[in-house]
Amino acid sequence: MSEFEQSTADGPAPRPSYRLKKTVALVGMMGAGKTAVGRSVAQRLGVPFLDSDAEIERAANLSVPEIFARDGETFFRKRESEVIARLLDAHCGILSTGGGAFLAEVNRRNIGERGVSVWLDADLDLLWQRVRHKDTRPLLRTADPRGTLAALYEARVPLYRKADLAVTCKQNLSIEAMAQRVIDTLLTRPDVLEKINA
Ligand SMILES: Nc1ncnc2c1ncn2[C@@H]1O[C@H](COP(=O)(O)OP(=O)(O)O)[C@@H](O)[C@H]1O
Ligand SMILES: O=C(O)C1=C[C@@H](OP(=O)(O)O)[C@@H](O)[C@H](O)C1
Ligand SMILES: [Mg+2]
Repeated sequence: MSEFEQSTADGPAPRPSYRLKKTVALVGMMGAGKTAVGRSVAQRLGVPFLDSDAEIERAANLSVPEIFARDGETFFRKRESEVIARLLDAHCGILSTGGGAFLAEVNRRNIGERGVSVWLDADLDLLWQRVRHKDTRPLLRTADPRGTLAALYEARVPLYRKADLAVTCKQNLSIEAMAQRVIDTLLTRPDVLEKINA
């Protein structure tokens, strides 16, 4: 991991700590593991972790489903773009975005200018397995949530492909193993590392 700039902070550290000069944004479908894997990547590297949904919820003092119900998706997307722009300026570390964030051109441009994007690429069956029992994704509150997820998947994959890197999620890979895969993938790309450290 020598390509990441090692922190010079004094004192004993439980694990190596790296200083990123930009943000690594995880993108991809709901259920891909952006929040869980992002947190683990950040822990492994000893860098800050933020999740755009959590930041939106904190600022509104409401959950994502509550924001959708009260103010609608358009309002949520506006907040999401603002939060992502703000975090890209203020935060050097790992940023897990919500599944719809990378669809907006302004978010892709901001992430591209001020960070790098990593697509967690999971197939539809795996995504469905992960989200089917949870009621936290308002877009899936439809008569046919599996069909809705499939339609979102079809529409979104071409946009996720625009990410700087893609890491394939596999059924049998734990959160920890996925996090290591993300780090290993970053390490194989000097051009991306250069961008993070510039
Ligand atoms: N590699 C994995 N192995 C097992 N469970 C996972 C894995 N990645 C994510 N999960 C679980 O799947 C669910 C969705 O993950 P989450 O991180 O919330 O995805 P996202 O933020 O992309 O919507 C959570 O319950 C999480 O703990
Ligand atoms: O796919 C989407 O449009 C959304 C995904 C959710 O985040 P996760 O991808 O972290 O579940 C959250 O931002 C919101 O429910 C909308
Ligand atoms: Mg998430």
